[in-house]
Amino acid sequence: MSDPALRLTGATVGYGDVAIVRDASLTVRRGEAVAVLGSNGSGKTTLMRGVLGLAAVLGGSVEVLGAPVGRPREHGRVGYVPQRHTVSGAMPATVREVVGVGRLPRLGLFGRPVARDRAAVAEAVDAVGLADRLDDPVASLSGGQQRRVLVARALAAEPELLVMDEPTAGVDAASQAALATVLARVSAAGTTLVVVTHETGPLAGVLRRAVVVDSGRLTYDGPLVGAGPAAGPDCHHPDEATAPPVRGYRLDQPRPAPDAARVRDGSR
Ligand SMILES: Nc1ncnc2c1ncn2[C@@H]1O[C@H](COP(=O)(O)OP(=O)(O)OP(=O)(O)O)[C@@H](O)[C@H]1O
Repeated sequence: MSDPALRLTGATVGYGDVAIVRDASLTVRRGEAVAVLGSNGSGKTTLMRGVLGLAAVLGGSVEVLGAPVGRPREHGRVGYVPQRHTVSGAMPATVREVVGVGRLPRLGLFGRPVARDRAAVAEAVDAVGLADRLDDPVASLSGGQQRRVLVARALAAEPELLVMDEPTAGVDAASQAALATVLARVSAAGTTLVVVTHETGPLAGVLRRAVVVDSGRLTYDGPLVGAGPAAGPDCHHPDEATAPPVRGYRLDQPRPAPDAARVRDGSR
């Protein structure tokens, strides 16, 4: 069996020597599509940054695609769409050029793009519905379209694991729908998706599993069923007493994260 896409074992992640996420254990198999949920400041981004080698792993271990964190990304195997980013307005680059940057880790001998690389860039732009804007300056696109460019930039490397932080936040309905279609296609092709979000509604049908982060602890790991405010109350949680309500999603048949189990046992 192949290595999981992600394996965190008792991982503590933070900045400097300050721990933000503590004792997180989580395995994401290849091809899974996982939502990372939780309230503001709970540690979702920090958890993802730990997975990407951008925050310090202060304890335990983090393995990505079978290797200690930090290694696979160099080869374009892990894609990342960071939070709240649009492309700098001062950047004179075209859509093709920005997305082309995402392909750089995959370039072969002498770092020169070949036909396959150019095709991968065009396919990624097409996938996010911006084929007709390929040679437009990115600065001329809307904020939502710019976020789609950043998704395309991540897709251009044909990553095995795609980590996205709030990809639908502040994005118009048309861009959200386009993004959901892209992610469904990418997921069906076998790419592992880990998506930090406050709202699973736009990505309903793509994300099947939820992990909840609460005050730096993983407090839920289980199915994500249905989505959007119409799906029911804020949150059906395995442990309502310790879990924050997070609007707009519904969790069923919970399988508490190991950490949550310890909270209930009183072993901590
Ligand atoms: N670079 C940093 N250095 C030190 N502390 C940080 C840094 N980035 C975030 N933090 C702290 O880590 C905690 C968790 O932040 P994080 O961004 O991981 O939360 P989040 O769950 O992603 O929040 P949101 O939903 O608002 O994006 C916060 O208290 C924040 O102040």
